[in-house]
Amino acid sequence: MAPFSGAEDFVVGLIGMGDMGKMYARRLSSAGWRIMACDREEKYEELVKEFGNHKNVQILRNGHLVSRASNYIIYSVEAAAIGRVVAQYGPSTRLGAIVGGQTSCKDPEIKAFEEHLPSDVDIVSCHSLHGPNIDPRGQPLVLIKHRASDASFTKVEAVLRCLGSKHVYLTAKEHDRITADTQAVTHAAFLSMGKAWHANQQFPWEGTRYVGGIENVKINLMLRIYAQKWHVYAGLAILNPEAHKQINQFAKSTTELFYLMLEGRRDELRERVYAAKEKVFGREDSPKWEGKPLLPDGVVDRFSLNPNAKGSTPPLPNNHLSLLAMVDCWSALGIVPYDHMICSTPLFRLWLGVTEHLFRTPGLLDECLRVGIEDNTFRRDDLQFTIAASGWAECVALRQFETWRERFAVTQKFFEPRFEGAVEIGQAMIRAVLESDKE
Ligand SMILES: NC(=O)C1=CN([C@@H]2O[C@H](COP(=O)(O)OP(=O)(O)OC[C@H]3O[C@@H](n4cnc5c(N)ncnc54)[C@H](OP(=O)(O)O)[C@@H]3O)[C@@H](O)[C@H]2O)C=CC1
Ligand SMILES: O=C(O)C(=O)Cc1ccc(O)cc1
Repeated sequence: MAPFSGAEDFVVGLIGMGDMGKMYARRLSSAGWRIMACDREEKYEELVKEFGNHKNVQILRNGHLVSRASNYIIYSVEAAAIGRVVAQYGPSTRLGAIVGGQTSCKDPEIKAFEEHLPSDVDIVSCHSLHGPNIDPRGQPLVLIKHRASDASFTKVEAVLRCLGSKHVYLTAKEHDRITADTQAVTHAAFLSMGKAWHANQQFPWEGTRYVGGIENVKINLMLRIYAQKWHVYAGLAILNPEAHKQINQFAKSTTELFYLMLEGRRDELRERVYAAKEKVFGREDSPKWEGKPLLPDGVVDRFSLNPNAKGSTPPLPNNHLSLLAMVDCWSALGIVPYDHMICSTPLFRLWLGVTEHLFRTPGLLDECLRVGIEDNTFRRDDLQFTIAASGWAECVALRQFETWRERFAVTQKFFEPRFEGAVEIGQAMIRAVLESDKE
């Protein structure tokens, strides 16, 4: 049934039928909205086959046809392609239509709309802050009323309400600043872990050094990222003007903390990490974290990729350079991650969850600092992690898409034989954490 009277005449256009475009097509059409969608012309037949039996979905050959026929058009293409694609189809937009985009970074998207859309077209953009395989219900959905009447904005909200997400109202600039914190720098950490393990030719879950809940989160989320399409992560790092500073600071924090560890400067390391802790997490008597931990005790412990890992095996003490560097980075940039929860992805919440766990569990932080100074067990991996973090930062600063892709692809290839099964465990871990959020 149509969501309200008149919905039969209102057409939602989707340009780009990749993972996100398809997810929108399925959910919106199931809620009764009429969809006209396309991808590249060469995928027409394949899409017709896939969506042939979907009520309310009509596949068209290209974005001109979608633009001419639709009242509200959502571009769901690669962030780096948005300028080119909007330049191509934007001028065909139906008179008085509403146009938006789903790209992860709004600066190039809005510039493309301003440059190529006719002036009678309203602009309302959106961004679902989760991957295509996550249930959108309860997840943040950013809405950006960039150039639109109240009526157009209300219409977009009415269409997207069927996703069941939490609507978050931001400007394009606010969106890019916040997602630089929540996404770009978080991904930089996991991308660097993958490169470090790859450089040392290890699948970390197969050894005995990476055991326990924190390590499960590191490993599962690293694999999750490397199992995805490179352009999603490259786009939101390289094209987001707000992200460069943060990725650079993450590399700087990693390098400086690693130097302190290597040089055995115990007091300086402790002072620096505790100062960062206070800035990010507040003082002992007025903490910024909630009474209840973000990540309930034990919830991630069972999601190990190692079938022989026993829940009772105690984790090997680790200096957790990546987590210390994250907090140092937030502190240096004056970021309070809790302020961004309205605009957070599941991945960010998990990352903040393990970080918080490390900093609020009595004794754990001090153990990290001790290991960082005294113990060589993780030195090789930490060295490679530091090199990787700097490598990603340089690549982003120089806007090197091709180098970024190659860096990603070679490590993706290393882990690829292990994706099967592993991605499902990571997915189950995220689901368990999302469930525990609701309790
Ligand atoms: N994946 C995720 O977790 C999320 C992604 N996003 C954002 O959503 C957008 C889409 O991502 P996602 O769906 O994952 O990526 P996909 O690569 O799966 O989908 C993008 C699709 O757009 C197609 N495309 C490119 N040019 C055109 C064109 N001229 N006309 C029609 N279609 C075209 C691509 O074809 P081809 O592959 O041949 O280039 C591809 O099929 C990105 O900007 C991403 O940043 C937002 C939230 C989450
Ligand atoms: O949760 C994450 O950070 C993800 O990796 C999935 C993702 C990727 C791109 C987006 O724009 C939003 C979500």
